[in-house]
Amino acid sequence: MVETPRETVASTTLGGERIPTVIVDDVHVVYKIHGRASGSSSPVAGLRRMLSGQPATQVKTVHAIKGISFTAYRGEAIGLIGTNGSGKSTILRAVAGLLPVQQGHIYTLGQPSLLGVNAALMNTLSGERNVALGCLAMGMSPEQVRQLTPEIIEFSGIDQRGEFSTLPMSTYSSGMAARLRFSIAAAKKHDVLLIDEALATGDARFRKRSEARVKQLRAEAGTVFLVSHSIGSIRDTCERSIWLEGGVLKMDGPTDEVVPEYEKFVNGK
Ligand SMILES: Nc1ncnc2c1ncn2[C@@H]1O[C@H](COP(=O)(O)OP(=O)(O)OP(=O)(O)O)[C@@H](O)[C@H]1O
Repeated sequence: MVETPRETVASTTLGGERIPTVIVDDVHVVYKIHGRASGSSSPVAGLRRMLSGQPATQVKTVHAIKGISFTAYRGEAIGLIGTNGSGKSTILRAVAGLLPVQQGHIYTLGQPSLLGVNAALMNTLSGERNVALGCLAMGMSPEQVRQLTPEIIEFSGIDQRGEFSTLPMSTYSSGMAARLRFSIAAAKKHDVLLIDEALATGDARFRKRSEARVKQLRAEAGTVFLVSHSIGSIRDTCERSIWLEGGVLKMDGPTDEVVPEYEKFVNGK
């Protein structure tokens, strides 16, 4: 895949000790949903509410992450698994710094990159222009961008059925857009790369290429988090897995041990 101007391969240990890249310490994340207070929406009812001191809006809360702790180390690829709504995407967004934590702390070495979000793609611009924008946003020089653009486009495979790289991204299927986002983000070495379901998009051939790229990123001593419902992808890519259920950490350990327990849970055994 894309060969970036990479620094020399960083070591995964320092003085014999593993290097922590992400520390999640008793983290709670609570979503607040603002909605209109129940009751009539008529002006008279509104006036009555005002006079009686009742608020016009109500805040509902969802306690999505309930006291999760773990440490990730350099060189690890960690799968995040759990049933729908268990909190996988939420913890990933919190680690990326995109969601505030209600309680607890998250410490990271370097700036974690959540795949797709950091690339800041624009629908009205062509794939090529978006590659340039994404790469510049990740800190590459214009010269590096020029060098890497053809390789990123080729890796994404968006030109397999026509010259899509010259067309606006609004003409892409969601799978094509996801592949381009993955290709841009994966062109750079990241200290901490967070991938949410990205490998599940695209065809089998692209999935294979992207899995190989995740392995390469890990070998380059970054830390990779992968959220996926595809247990196959998790098994192939991650040697460690964290299983969340109802916002709580159920199990954290080698994928070979965590996945069978998760499968038993899902299959109701
Ligand atoms: N923007 C939001 N506002 C309010 N609640 C939210 C929001 N996003 C997620 N939630 C709630 O937080 C909880 C965790 O959701 P999250 O998306 O992190 O789960 P997930 O494990 O990634 O789910 P899935 O596997 O379905 O993608 C769920 O109860 C969900 O309804």
